[in-house]
Amino acid sequence: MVEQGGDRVGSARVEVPVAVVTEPELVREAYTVFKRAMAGLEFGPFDPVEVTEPGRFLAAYDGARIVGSANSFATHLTVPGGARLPHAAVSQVGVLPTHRRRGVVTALMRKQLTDAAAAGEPVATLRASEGGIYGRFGYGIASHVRSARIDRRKVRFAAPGAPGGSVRLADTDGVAVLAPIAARAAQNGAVSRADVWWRKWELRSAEHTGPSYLAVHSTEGVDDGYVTYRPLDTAGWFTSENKTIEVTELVALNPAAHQGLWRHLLELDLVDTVSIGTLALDDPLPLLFTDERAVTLGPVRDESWLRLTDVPAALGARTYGEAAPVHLAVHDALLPQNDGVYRIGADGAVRAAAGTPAQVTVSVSDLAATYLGGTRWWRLVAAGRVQAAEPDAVARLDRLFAVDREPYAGVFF
Ligand SMILES: CC(=O)SCCNC(=O)CCNC(=O)[C@H](O)C(C)(C)COP(=O)(O)OP(=O)(O)OC[C@H]1O[C@@H](n2cnc3c(N)ncnc32)[C@H](O)[C@@H]1OP(=O)(O)O
Repeated sequence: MVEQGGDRVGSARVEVPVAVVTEPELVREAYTVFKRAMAGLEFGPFDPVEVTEPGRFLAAYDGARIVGSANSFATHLTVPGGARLPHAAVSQVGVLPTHRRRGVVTALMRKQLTDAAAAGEPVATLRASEGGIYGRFGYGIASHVRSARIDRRKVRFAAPGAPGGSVRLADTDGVAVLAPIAARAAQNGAVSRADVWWRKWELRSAEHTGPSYLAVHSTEGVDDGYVTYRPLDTAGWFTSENKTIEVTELVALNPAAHQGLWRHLLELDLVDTVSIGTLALDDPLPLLFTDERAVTLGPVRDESWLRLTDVPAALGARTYGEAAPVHLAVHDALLPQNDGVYRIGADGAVRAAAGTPAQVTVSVSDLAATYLGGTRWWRLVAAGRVQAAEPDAVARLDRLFAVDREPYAGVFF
């Protein structure tokens, strides 16, 4: 069914019809719109129908023509305390260059977020192409990451040996080995992977012509981590002074797997540098070495943009630290059913009775930034983004929302 959006074009309002596309030809058309919108992003030659979950691809229309796209995948997000919430992994958002700034993406976001809330997905996350797009739709940055380069010449391990377990070369193993390991990743902020995500992984791997490697760590016969990696600039490899291995992904379910896989990488003969694009902010990698300067960390950048589509369900699903309760007023212009005052305490979060006064007031996007514990409340207050009637309530919120580990999804979709 095509719904009329009624979103804005400059100062005028226009109708932007939006519909779920299920027919293969329409899915392909919507995907082509996304590709055109992204201008320079590389896409494989695969059929988008193969990597799309039925019933989740949205298209915006101008007459009979698709001019905007927004897709998502049914997955789970791990939140503080360990609950795995049904989650929309949002992707492939794009509008044709001829149809920008007419409210097309606004209409798509409105329908996507409304549908997610109605379908029992209280959270959605995405990776943003630009920082200025998604705040207005209630998304906030919930996790950050950074890259790292390790100079092998400086590497001396601080611990005398690997803590146990073994690493095997598994270059020809595929999804059947990797997917069960990745599925057990349960850190704060972890996002599970849809079957179509793995299908895309297979198609992309098949497309890659250069060398690429896979090593799997196991402890007492149970696989508990893997790393995929490739050499860079192989044309001059034999004579290069800086032979570099790029880690495309490292999943470690425990410290033994983390140490074992990094030892495997850093004990590769020939290699001068090992680089990785995405690390959790508190990844213990630098502490593996007697000289922390063996690791050069890259700048911090945003990872998960989070939207709480159902604020009471999302707040009620995570756990909280010890502090006296706070009454928090939440404002959500796009999904006004989330508006209200919530009582947040060590025993959980519930909507307060109408008329309850709030000690702190927050937008739904700034609430999203704090939800996984990646952004402290005092910083939002200091930046003038959150209003506090009682300064002590802010300190209490920081204790309530505190987490042991920095949030980290570790997956791109
Ligand atoms: C998860 C992912 O897929 S990330 C990939 C996102 N896609 C891209 O980056 C592809 C290239 N860009 C595009 O396709 C489009 O420009 C989009 C999707 C970013 C925006 O689509 P549009 O239909 O033009 O947005 P729409 O007209 O609904 O704009 C809504 C508001 O956002 C603002 N806005 C739109 N794009 C941007 C932007 N890139 N940066 C800052 N503000 C923006 C508009 O000015 C408007 O503001 P207003 O309400 O104050 O007037």
